[in-house]
Amino acid sequence: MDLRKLQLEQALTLLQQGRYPLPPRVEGNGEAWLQAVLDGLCDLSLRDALTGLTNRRHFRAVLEREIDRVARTGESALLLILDIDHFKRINDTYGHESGDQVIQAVGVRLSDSVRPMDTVARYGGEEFAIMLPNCQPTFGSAVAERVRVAIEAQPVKLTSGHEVHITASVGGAYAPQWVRSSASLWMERADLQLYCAKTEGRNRVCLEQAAISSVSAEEKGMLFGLGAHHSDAQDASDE
Ligand SMILES: Nc1nc2c(ncn2[C@@H]2O[C@H](COP(=O)(O)OP(=O)(O)OP(=O)(O)O)[C@@H](O)[C@H]2O)c(=O)[nH]1
Repeated sequence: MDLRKLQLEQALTLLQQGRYPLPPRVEGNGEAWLQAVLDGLCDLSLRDALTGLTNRRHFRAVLEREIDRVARTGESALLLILDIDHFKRINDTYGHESGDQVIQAVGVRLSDSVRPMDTVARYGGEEFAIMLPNCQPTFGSAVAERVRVAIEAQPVKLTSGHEVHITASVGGAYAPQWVRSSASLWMERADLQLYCAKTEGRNRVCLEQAAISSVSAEEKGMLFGLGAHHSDAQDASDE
C-alpha cells in the first residue's frame, strides 16, 4: 500500500469535511492544486472543528504576537474569556449533540458582536476567548457587555425544536503596556476575572482595572532580563 497516497486521500477527506473548496485537478495545474491542498490543511490546523473559530493553539500564538505589539507601541489590548453558564445542565437536559449546537450558536454570536480585526477562539469545551487589539480601557466595559448581551439576547433554537435560554460570564484583562509579558500571565489575569464573574452570580462581566494590570513581579523580571521568564515549556504544558 502506498502510504503517501493514503495520506493525501486522508487530507482530501479532511478538506472535504471542512468544506474547503479545491480547484479541479487537471493536467498542468498540479502545483497550484497541491498548493491549495497545503493552504487548506494549514488553515484547518488553526481552527476548532466544531465552531470553525480560531483554536486554542493558534489563539496562544495570536496572544504572544499581540503582547509584543503592545510592548512596542504602548497601544491598549483587551483579552476577554467567556464561559457559558451552567452548561452541564444543557447537556444533561437536551443531550450532548444539543450542547454542541449551543456551542456553535455562541461561536456565531461572538463573531457577530466584535470587529473583523478581533480574534474569537474556542478555548476549551464551553469556554471562549476574544482578543481585542487597540481597545481603549474607556471602551472595554461596553464591548464586554455587548458580548454578554449578544449571548443572552435570543434563545438558541435546537434542531430538536426546543429553545434554550443561555447566559455567559465574562472576565477580562488588558495587556500590560510597554512591558514584555506572556500569554499565560495575561490569560491568568482574565481567568481570575472570569472566576469573579462566576462567583458573583454569573451572567455578568468582570474586568481588571487597566491600572492594576501594569506590571507583575514576573513581568518586571522579563523587562529587566532577570530570567524570570514564564517559559515556553510552561506555556506548552498549559495546552
Ligand atoms: N456538548 C458538549 N459538552 C461539552 C463539550 N466540552 C465540554 N462539555 C461539557 O461542558 C460541561 C462543563 O460543565 P462545568 O465545568 O461543570 O460548568 P457549568 O455547568 O457550565 O457551570 P458553570 O461554568 O459553573 O456555570 C461538562 O459537562 C462537559 O462535559 C463539548 O465539546 N460539547
